[in-house]
Amino acid sequence: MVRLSSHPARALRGEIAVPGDKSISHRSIMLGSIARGVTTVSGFLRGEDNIATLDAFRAMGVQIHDDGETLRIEGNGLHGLTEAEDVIDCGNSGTSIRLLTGLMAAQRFYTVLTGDRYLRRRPMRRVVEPLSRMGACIHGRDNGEKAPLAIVGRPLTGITHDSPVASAQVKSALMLAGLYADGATRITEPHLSRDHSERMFRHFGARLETDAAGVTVYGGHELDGRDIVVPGDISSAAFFLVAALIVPGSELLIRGVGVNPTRTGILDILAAMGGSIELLDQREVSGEPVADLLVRSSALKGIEIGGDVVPRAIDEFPVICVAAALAEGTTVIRDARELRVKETDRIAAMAANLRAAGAAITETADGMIVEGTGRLNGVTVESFGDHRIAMSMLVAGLAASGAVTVSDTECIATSFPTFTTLLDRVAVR
Ligand SMILES: O=C(O)C1=C[C@@H](OP(=O)(O)O)[C@@H](O)[C@H](O)C1
Ligand SMILES: C=C(OP(=O)(O)O)C(=O)O
Repeated sequence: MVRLSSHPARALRGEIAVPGDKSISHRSIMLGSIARGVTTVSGFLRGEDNIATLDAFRAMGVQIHDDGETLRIEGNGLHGLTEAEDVIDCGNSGTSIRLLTGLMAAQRFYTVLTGDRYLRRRPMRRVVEPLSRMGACIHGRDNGEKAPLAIVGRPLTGITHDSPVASAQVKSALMLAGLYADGATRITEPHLSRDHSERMFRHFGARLETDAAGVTVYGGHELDGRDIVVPGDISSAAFFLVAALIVPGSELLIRGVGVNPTRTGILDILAAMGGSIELLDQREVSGEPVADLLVRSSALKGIEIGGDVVPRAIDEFPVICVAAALAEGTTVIRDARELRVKETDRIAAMAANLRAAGAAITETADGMIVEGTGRLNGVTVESFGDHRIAMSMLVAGLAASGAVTVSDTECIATSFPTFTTLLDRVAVR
């Protein structure tokens, strides 16, 4: 149970590059493994979640070499994975287990997928149910709702799935199954979730069509290995964006951040709150838009957040809550019920932690109301085993009137192992 304390900072100054995007890193391993020929990946995020995905494919017979810089994946082709000898442990990673469930459902072998105690509480029926309609055979605890999931691979048939939630994990699980299915697999969602799968499928030569309502994948076609450069993770950059905004006198340049429009809800939200963030040197890398972000401390004000910006900022809400507590005026977050089924219930966790630090917060079923007062107190809080809660509260400590201590911070390594090193580098004490 490693405790970390974050002390009030005088400013954040300098330049950093955040590690690679977690979503793109997962997908690079998955598609590289089932493509023909070699895929190279540079900028791969070596966080615990992505290592779980990497280990899963090694266990299924894929040669993946890591020279510390670049990964080299010797793709086995669409039908070249082999049965793992043991249960596959996805650790804390919802992306690993849900995407793998889709992919494993279509193999010619048996797979058991599990995870840590947080992952085993998260809902899986959202992928199990549509995959079952495609012909998959998947059993799990609580009538298929919870891991461990036991999957007997079978031939699948394409379906249309109108997902009731905007979820890139649901969409991507079905897209992966759709690569193997007979005919077309179509997925629609209420709002567009992150489209990294669509972009990377195209990059690998998959047959797919996208339109305003969703995506259609055509099965039975091989993919070809590619070179991938993973951009910096905007979800990791978000902690530094908020930190620099809330600590007066800050100016920080974050280089090489992925600014895919399905991920930039955080930029729109912080701009609406009055935050100064400039996008510099916008470019495209491996089919993904990238920019350098220049952020300067700003007086923030409360706003209303809901609708289609929510899936575009879904992982950033814990740190958005910190910005809201330190803003002047009321922030209303709605349409964010999905936050209740992440690594922990992120609405309840942030409400409890920020209240303990003196904030006035009312929880709602699908969000919260934060009465911003412009100040927070020092406090000791829990991470609830959730990396984004831990990092958000450490960011709060930079602008609070006293130190914020967070217990159980090992979870930070799931997505951002170098978080504290980077923070120490730019925080002026
Ligand atoms: O597909 C992905 O890579 C992800 C999708 C999102 O989850 P949902 O699909 O459950 O919204 C997000 O919260 C997660 O961190 C990564
Ligand atoms: C929700 C997250 O990840 P996952 O669903 O992959 O566990 C996250 O990283 O905030």
